[in-house]
Amino acid sequence: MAVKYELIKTCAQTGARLGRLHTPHGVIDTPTFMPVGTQASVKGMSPEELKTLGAQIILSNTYHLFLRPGHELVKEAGGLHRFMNWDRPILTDSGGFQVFSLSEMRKITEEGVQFRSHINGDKLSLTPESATQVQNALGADIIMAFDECPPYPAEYEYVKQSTERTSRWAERCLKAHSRSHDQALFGIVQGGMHADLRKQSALDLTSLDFPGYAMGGLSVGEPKHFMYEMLEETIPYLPGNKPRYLMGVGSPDALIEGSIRGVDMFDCVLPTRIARNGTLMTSQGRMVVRNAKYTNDFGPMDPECSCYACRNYSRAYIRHLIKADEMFGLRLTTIHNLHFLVNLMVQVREAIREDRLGTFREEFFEKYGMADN
Ligand SMILES: Cc1ccc(CCc2c3nc[nH]c3cc3c(=O)[nH]c(N)nc23)cc1
Repeated sequence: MAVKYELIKTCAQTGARLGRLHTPHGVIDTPTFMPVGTQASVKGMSPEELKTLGAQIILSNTYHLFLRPGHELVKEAGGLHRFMNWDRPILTDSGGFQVFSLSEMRKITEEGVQFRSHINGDKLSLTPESATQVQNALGADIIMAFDECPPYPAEYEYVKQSTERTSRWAERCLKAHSRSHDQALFGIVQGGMHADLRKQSALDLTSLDFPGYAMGGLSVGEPKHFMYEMLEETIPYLPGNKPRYLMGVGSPDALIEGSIRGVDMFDCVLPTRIARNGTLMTSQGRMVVRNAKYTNDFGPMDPECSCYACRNYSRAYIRHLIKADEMFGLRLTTIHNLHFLVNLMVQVREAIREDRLGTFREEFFEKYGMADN
């Protein structure tokens, strides 16, 4: 059974939607936050811990797995689900974005992208066809079209040329996508910070009838209000019966603001990345648990949190572990941050069900503080 989006209801107070995304490896309640597992592992987390904290889908990366261990090895292992022992849905990104954020010496042409591996300097290339074939081999339930995420800021003319090329690449991905698997190929809308290019990109991609659409080219350093404006300029041109995925967005405020504007899927490295330097997302806003003021604090990281870390360990203990460079410390902060965002989306879905997401937004921002989190 392929990927199918079921719209359950729209929030009466906002444009948010409650839905369920059916995939060959299970169902995802939307709006959803998807933990990032770039190299076939959500750093420091076991599949059992991810299930316990409520993760319904995780992300992995074509670029990284193509370079190491290679998609043929993953295929030989039985595919990504078998390789990492994760039997729920997986989504893989197509690799274009990571080439530009990670590799040296890269060259982009109509054909695709040539680059050097950031691991060993090997000269490599990815094209719409090869990126699609790699993802077919990895076996994720949802795979992404090969696109270029224009840098920010960028000249209008550059964004226009790049976006038009991404639309041509999307068509090539569709042609290359092997239908033998039940994988769903999502298109990625580009267009930079320009409403006219966003509209054109959405029209180009929806004419190709993908089972789902991502909005790329955002969360690349632009002011947040630009991102929200581009959502408002794009979403009206996307079909209501297909899921919308806002790539690279995961701060608590952005998850709420994106849901209000009709986004169904989010991902971000933020919760796992800041956890590794001892920064926590709590109901009272951000907290740096390695701070000296927590030395003798024997309370939980977040008194309102029910995660394994907050139920069993104190701020003083976790601060000690991080200062002592004990691995367990970063596992506990990661468990907490992932639980925080997964749980935030549980509350967002509850608020949509009860037509009060606008009210929830006010209450959450009041408590969380609107620092740029
Ligand atoms: C494992 C994994 C990590 C990261 C991602 C999303 C990575 C990501 C962006 N992150 C922030 N902004 C982003 C924009 C784009 C984009 O325009 N296109 C693509 N393909 N990915 C993006 C997906 C999967």
